[in-house]
Amino acid sequence: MLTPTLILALLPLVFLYLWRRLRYLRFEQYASWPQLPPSLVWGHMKALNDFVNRGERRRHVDHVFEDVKAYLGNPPLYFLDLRPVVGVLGIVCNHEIAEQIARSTKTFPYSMGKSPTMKALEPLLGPNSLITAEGDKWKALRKRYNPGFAPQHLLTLLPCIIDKARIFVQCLDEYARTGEEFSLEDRCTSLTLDIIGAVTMDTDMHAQRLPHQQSPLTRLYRQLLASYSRDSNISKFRLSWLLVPFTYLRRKHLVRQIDAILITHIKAKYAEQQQQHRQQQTQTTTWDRNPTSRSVLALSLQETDTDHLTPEFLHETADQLKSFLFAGHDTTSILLQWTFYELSRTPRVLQAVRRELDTIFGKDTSSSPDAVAEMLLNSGGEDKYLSQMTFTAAVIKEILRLHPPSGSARYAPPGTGFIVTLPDDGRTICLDGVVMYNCATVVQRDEAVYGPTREEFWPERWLEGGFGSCGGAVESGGRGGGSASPKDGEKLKFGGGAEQIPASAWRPFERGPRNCIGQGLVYLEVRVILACTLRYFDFEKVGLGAVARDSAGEPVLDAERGRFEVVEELFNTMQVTAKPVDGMRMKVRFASGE
Ligand code: HEM
Repeated sequence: MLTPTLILALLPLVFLYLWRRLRYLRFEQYASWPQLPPSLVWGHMKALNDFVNRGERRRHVDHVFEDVKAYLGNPPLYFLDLRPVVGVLGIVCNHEIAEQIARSTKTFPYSMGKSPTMKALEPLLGPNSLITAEGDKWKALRKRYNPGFAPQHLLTLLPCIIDKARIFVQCLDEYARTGEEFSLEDRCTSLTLDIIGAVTMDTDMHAQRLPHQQSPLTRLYRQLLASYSRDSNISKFRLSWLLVPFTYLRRKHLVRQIDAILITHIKAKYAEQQQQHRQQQTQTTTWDRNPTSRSVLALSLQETDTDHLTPEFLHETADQLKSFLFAGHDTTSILLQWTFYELSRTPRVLQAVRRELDTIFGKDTSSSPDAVAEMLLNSGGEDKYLSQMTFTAAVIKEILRLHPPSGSARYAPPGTGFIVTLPDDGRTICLDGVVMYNCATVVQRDEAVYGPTREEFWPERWLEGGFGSCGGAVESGGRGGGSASPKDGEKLKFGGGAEQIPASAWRPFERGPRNCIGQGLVYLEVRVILACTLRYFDFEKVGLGAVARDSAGEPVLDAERGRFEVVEELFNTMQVTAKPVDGMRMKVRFASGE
């Protein structure tokens, strides 16, 4: 038995050990990484909080990371010690390092694993999600769903996308008639939810209807999403802790109800499929196991060999449906919102897009979204119109560069030996045990790649000589928008064209084996929606980000940048993804057609 005297004698030794251990963790363990000055007690938590306080507290943490990067002299990556609250983080600011993390390696053939911090999203995605799965399980899931996103198959979704886009246009029509202010986030999110519901599980979410007419799934799902808006904002860091138990229980309750609806839906689709099977057996001898629907649900059901659905299958499939619902609606909605906003601020680009649409669809369709929709519908299963929208595609690409909805957090466990080479001096760094954040916002605004226009909305940068060079779905070559492209002098001022931008410096969909499966769908739906709306409506931001006006009420144009000045800059906040802080308050008018 240790006597009290002995314990007292040992205490200083214990303290000495703990103090030395803490010193090692704070000051020595990651000493070779660029970092803010660490504190023995706080690590980098206090220093990071000081950066948060230097600007608008509601801004997305990516912008805080950008400020830290500038303060540290623009290193390619830096270290943040947020132990014990978050852990140790590596913020990746350079595309060459981001690429080393996201690509396939000998140790990680499907690229470095996802970060344990993704666990926070489990209520939204479920424990079996394709988004968080690893190894062979992930490989099998990705193989299962790839056919649903093959380019030729995506074109078969055109009628459905157009159908939903028409409802969107009707809503905007109503707002243009009444002059009422509205949340564009609400409209775009409802539209993309409708589309992803149809694509994922062949169902109509009725998300664009009035709340009481929406499907129960839509209403519950929205409540689940709303529960994240309360606690993921860094500015509400303190008080939100008090709500954690309540939020946790509420989410659990919502998830149970959502799962129950999804499982009923899966069973109904299965019964429908079995019925078709029986009918086909009476007519022919072979069962068509390759039905035309390639929704996530249909592709999942193709995997079942048994004559009943096991509970494991039902839960796993419900998780995939939730994952696709989440990944496929919010991100695309954010892309649409920023596109409408940036175009409303930048008349030179808006005019160029409208000219391109006039050329492709005919000037006579400029005041008729229906006529455009009909042309797209009758294009014979080819994207003969959409593939010509090269300048519009450059606009989409530029919006995704400036306002990427998400980044990618990865992790190599201690002892893996995951080494990256720093691009500036060829030094190597071991990343084991550090959560690596490939921060698309920072990487895609790197001055070393994008020059002095890194913060500018300048879609023309993607025009020069070949869209294919930067990956993604914008692969058709050629120039669009004619007069929107800069003259030679301007090219110098605004940096070079697409051929000077390394492919890995544009990564809104991440790259490597775990890149976004839905990027082809994104380009398809966004081009359809823009084709049906951009010549028909003029958008006007209200509140934050509104255009500045002179004493005569005319918008003030910054002639050098070709865009309107604003009273106060609009910014993204964090609500799981990065989205405009105010729900994108807008007014809309019918375009004058000039
Ligand atoms: C503008 C729209 C979109 C953006 C910016 C985007 C971005 C991303 C990013 C960055 C990742 C990698 C995430 C990570 O590494 O943790 C990802 C993965 C994924 N995305 Fe998207 N996404 C978009 C739209 C979509 C759509 C429409 C769908 C579904 C139809 C979708 C489904 C997925 C799935 C299932 C994954 C996981 C893929 C895997 O791990 O194999 N996304 N997305």
